[in-house]
Amino acid sequence: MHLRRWFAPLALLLIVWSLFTGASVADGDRNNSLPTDLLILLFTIVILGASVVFFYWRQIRRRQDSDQRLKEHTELIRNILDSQPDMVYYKDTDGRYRLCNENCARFIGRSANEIYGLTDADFYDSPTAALASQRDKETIERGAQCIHEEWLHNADGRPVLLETRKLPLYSKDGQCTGILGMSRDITESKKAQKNLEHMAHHDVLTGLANRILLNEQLDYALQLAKRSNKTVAVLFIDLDKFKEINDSIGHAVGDLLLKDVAHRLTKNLRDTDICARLGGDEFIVVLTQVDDASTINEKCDQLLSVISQPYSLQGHLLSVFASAGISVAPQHGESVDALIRNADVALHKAKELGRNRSWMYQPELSRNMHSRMSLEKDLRDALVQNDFRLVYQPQFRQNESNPLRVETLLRWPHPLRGLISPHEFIPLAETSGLIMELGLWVLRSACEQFLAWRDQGLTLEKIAVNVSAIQINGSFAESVAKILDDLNFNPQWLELEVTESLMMSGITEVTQQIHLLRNMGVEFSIDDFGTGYSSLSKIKSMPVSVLKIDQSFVRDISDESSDYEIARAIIMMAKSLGLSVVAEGVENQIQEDTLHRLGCDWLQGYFYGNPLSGEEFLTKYNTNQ
Ligand SMILES: Nc1nc2c(ncn2[C@@H]2O[C@H](COP(=O)(O)O[C@H]3[C@@H](O)[C@H](n4cnc5c(=O)[nH]c(N)nc54)O[C@@H]3COP(=O)(O)O)[C@@H](O)[C@H]2O)c(=O)[nH]1
Repeated sequence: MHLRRWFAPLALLLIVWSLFTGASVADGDRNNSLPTDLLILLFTIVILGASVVFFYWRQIRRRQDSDQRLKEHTELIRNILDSQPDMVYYKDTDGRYRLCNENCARFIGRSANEIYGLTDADFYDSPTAALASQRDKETIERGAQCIHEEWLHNADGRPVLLETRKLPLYSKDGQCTGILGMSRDITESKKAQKNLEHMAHHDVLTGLANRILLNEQLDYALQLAKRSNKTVAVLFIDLDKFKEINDSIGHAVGDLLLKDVAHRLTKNLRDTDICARLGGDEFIVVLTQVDDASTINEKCDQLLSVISQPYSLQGHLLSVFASAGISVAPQHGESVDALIRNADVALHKAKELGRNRSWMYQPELSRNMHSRMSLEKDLRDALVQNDFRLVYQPQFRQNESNPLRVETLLRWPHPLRGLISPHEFIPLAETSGLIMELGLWVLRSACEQFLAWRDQGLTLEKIAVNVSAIQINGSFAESVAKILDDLNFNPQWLELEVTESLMMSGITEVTQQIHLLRNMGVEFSIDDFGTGYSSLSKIKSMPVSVLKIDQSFVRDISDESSDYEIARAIIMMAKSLGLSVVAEGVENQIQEDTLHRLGCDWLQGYFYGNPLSGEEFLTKYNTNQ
């Protein structure tokens, strides 16, 4: 490189030197100067020629190098553009495409070369092309990047949502030369975003509004109603015994049922009304812009009746009922929370009153609810502080003076309110879930007492313990077995009293648990028999050994009464099925005589003895003392 650079100056130097030396030689030796001059001249011409050739050769090489570099540069830029996931293009100020990458060419359906020099009007319909040109103009006028979303049809005719950024480009002297455009296909991401938004505001199973959307919509409905002096009603709807359907037939059918209920509700509402699912089997319906408040109850009952029409789901014919609590704005609250809370309170009342009905909120319901909540707290404390007590009521075989069986009954001596009836606190323990712990405490304590009596000489055949339906879940048998095992308690000494409706429910889980315990030797009796709706044929298949005639039939048992007929029928049926019968609530001689005549095996009631504490029971009935 260095040699090449010095070659021309050297050649020039050589020419000057040769002219100079040629002149000096001519001065000194004229005879010999001609051939030398010629040589020098020739040499100089050669050198000059070589220099010129070299100069041009160097110029050509330089241009070739720069062309090559330009080519490499252009290729690099094209590669960079083509590697972009977006469509990239450049249009001049007349809207003619001067550059576009492969993605852009593919979208348009022509090669980049074909696109060169064309305008949007050559690819798109006139409104689309006009809009694109208008946006180009706006971008140039604004002198800054503009972003917009646009639907375009790609080369296959598929509509594509593009997010397009347009940017004006300028020459060195500040003249706008055109628009650089970058468009990204956001069809799928927009769809996903919409789905996410929908999911965030809707219940996945039913597609109804969820709590978030309900809050927004109800809030808006309340504002509208306030302005127009109208009423808004909130209906809190809950399916009755949905858990039992779910447990017995399965969650798949349960899901279908919820979907169907949602469909029936929406079909029977106006477009302006709101229907939401809060989860589980809880639905909220909001009747907006109600002119006449007296129509609310009617509408609610119509919805409950629609829900109660039979369902045919996966081959199962189901009847489902629902209860509803109603709150009305502004009387029962002006905020979303207050209205939903009060509708919920009213729903509890509807359920308490026997389900399949609606109930309108009243302020005293909240007061009751508060006292119930405080009692529930006391119940929890009582469990922790071991405040509960057990009492025992004897059961006598006909003509026997010593009890052979005993029923365990729970007592709660409340520190302020005195003795609270199990009729009051057992339902509370059930709804709060405390019954699980409380029930197992009763069972363990009763078994311990039975063993203590035995140790002290009082030998009984069996001890009965009441069990709430809600206690019989999938781990019930295991929990009972553990207690019996811990205490080394013979399962044949234990009888569990369950209600008729539980036995009749046919819930698979319950039947399985009862069978597990029966196989261990635990006996089951049906408590308060006759108050449910057992079909006599069904009794045969029930895993029980004892029927307890409800005390309501014993109370007025006399030869002529219908109660007498019922008691007689129960005893006859039980005998024919090989079951024992216990009559509860026996209070006098007439009742005892009648039951004797009817052949009742076992008798229990105040006539024989009140429920007693464990010690009192031992003192009274231990004949071995
Ligand atoms: N799940 C659980 N339920 C329980 C438990 N302990 C009790 N209970 C249930 O509460 C209901 C009310 O029980 P209680 O107030 O104890 O009343 C029982 C007896 O005291 C009463 N009785 C007994 N003899 C007579 C009588 O001659 N006359 C009369 N009027 N009443 C009498 O009857 C109730 C008998 O209960 P039961 O045999 O179970 O029906 C009651 O439903 C209890 O089952 C518990 O631990 N768990």
